[in-house]
Amino acid sequence: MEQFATTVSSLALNLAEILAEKLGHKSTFFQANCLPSTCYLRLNRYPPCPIPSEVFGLMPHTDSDFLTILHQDQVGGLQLVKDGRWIAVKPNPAALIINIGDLFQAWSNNVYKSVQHRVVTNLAVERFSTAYFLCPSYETMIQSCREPSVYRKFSFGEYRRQVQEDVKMLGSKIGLPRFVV
Ligand SMILES: O=C(O)CCC(=O)C(=O)O
Ligand SMILES: [Fe+2]
Repeated sequence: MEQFATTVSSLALNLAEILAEKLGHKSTFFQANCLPSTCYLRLNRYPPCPIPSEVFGLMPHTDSDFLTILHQDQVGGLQLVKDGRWIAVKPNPAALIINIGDLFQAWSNNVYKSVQHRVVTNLAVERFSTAYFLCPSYETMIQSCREPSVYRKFSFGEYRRQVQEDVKMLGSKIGLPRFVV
C-alpha cells in the first residue's frame, strides 16, 4: 500500500504539472502546495447489496481535489456522466483512472472539467477500489490561471468548509457553482 501511495503520488504531481503546462503555466505550484501530508488515499469496499436498484455504493458526486487516481478491481460499478447520460466505466484492474477534481476545474477556468461520477452496487459480488486524492493544504489559494475568471479566488479550506456546510444543511454538495463570480 505504501509503495502504491508513493508511486501514485508522484504520478499525480507529474500529471498535474503536464496539464498545467498545456495551459501555458509551467509551475511548481502543485509540488509546492500538494504535500504528502495534505494528500490522501481512500480504500473503498462495496459489499453485495440485496436491492441494487435502490442503493448506491457511492452517491453521484464530483471530487473536491485537483485530481484523483483511481484503481478498481474487476467487478465494475463506476459510472460517469457523458453528454448528460450515465455511462459505465469498463473495469480494468491493469489500468488507472484519472479523474479531474473541482480545484483543477476552477484553476483551469473550466478548461478541465470535474466530472460527476457514482458507484452502483450489485447483488452478488463485493467490490474494492483505491483512490488517491491530490489535495493542497487548507491555506492554498485557488485562483484561475486565465482571465476573465469564472470563479472567485478561494482557499481550499474555505471550499471544504462550504462543501461540508452544504451537505449538512441541504443534504448534498453544491460545489463550484457557489464560487461563481
Ligand atoms: O469506487 C470507485 O470506483 C469510485 C470512488 C470514488 O469516486 C471516490 O472515492 O471518490
Ligand atoms: Fe469520487
